[in-house]
Amino acid sequence: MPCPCTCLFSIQATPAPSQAPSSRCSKCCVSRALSERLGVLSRGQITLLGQEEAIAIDEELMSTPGFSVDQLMELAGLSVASAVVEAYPDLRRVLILCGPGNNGGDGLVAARHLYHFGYSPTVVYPKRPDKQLFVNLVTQCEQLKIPVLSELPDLQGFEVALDAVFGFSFKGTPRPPFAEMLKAIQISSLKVMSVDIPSGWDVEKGDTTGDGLQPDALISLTAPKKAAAHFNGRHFLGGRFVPPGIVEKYKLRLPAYPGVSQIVELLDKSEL
Ligand SMILES: NC(=O)C1=CN([C@@H]2O[C@H](COP(=O)(O)OP(=O)(O)OC[C@H]3O[C@@H](n4cnc5c(N)ncnc54)[C@H](OP(=O)(O)O)[C@@H]3O)[C@@H](O)[C@H]2O)[C@H](O)CC1
Ligand SMILES: [K+]
Repeated sequence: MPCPCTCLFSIQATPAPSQAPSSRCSKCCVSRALSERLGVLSRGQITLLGQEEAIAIDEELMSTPGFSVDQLMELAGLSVASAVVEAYPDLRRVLILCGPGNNGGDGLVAARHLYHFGYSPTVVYPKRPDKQLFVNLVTQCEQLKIPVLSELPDLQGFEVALDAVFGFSFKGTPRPPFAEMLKAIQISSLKVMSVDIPSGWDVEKGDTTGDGLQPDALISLTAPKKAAAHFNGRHFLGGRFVPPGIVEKYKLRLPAYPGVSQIVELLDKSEL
């Protein structure tokens, strides 16, 4: 049953035993007024971004409101860590696979936040760019004694894999060494959460080659990408930094974030 306010959530049919039945969803009402003021919310279809549009919004965030990539990545990575905690509160041994671009950077930031949330992250980072941002993120992990490896370790020691290999700039089919890494994770028994897009998926069409990961959960950033329409697991949205000017310009329809949360779970598949 949909919530009677303007959010995009459903009311849970069976409330948890500790919760009183409610006529509204438990998530929307605190943030509703704020979201309406920001223009971030209305009932209906959630926007799914194409590859070019996702890249354009990213560039615009950095030019018009003048965000630095470090700022956006910090918030994106915090959202990712929050989604891991929400989806896997009891599975704390997390292997974080980081690719060569900003998706990998989100993974490095998430590793640091997961450490502070009491998790035991390990990072695999085979192809490390020279850019100072990434060098600093690796140093910050190492200062927390988070292992930063160049190759996949024995997967037996882990419960969750966080896929931060490829994001919205991925094209083609995965090349080495990432192709092998993705296959190893896919055949493992680990729970898998993907950051922004399941790695190996076409950003718009989904897993067209069959070489992509099949994650259990996805955390989209800023807005879900078109490929997310083909995803059936738990789906979160993060990246709570989109200002109203960009919402208006790109006619984005996004759900409200509850309270002060960095993430919102997209419960209703039919909205995608
Ligand atoms: N606005 C936001 O929501 C923000 C999102 N963020 C995150 O950034 C990624 C997008 O980051 P970007 O650096 O543009 O791209 P990717 O991380 O997807 O990766 C680019 C690298 O991947 C290599 N690549 C591409 N295709 C392949 C392939 N088939 N096999 C192997 N490697 C591949 C590519 O190498 P090239 O040699 O092809 O150039 C790049 O090195 C977004 O998804 C979010 O997760 C930001 O954190 C902040 C704001
Ligand atoms: K990914």
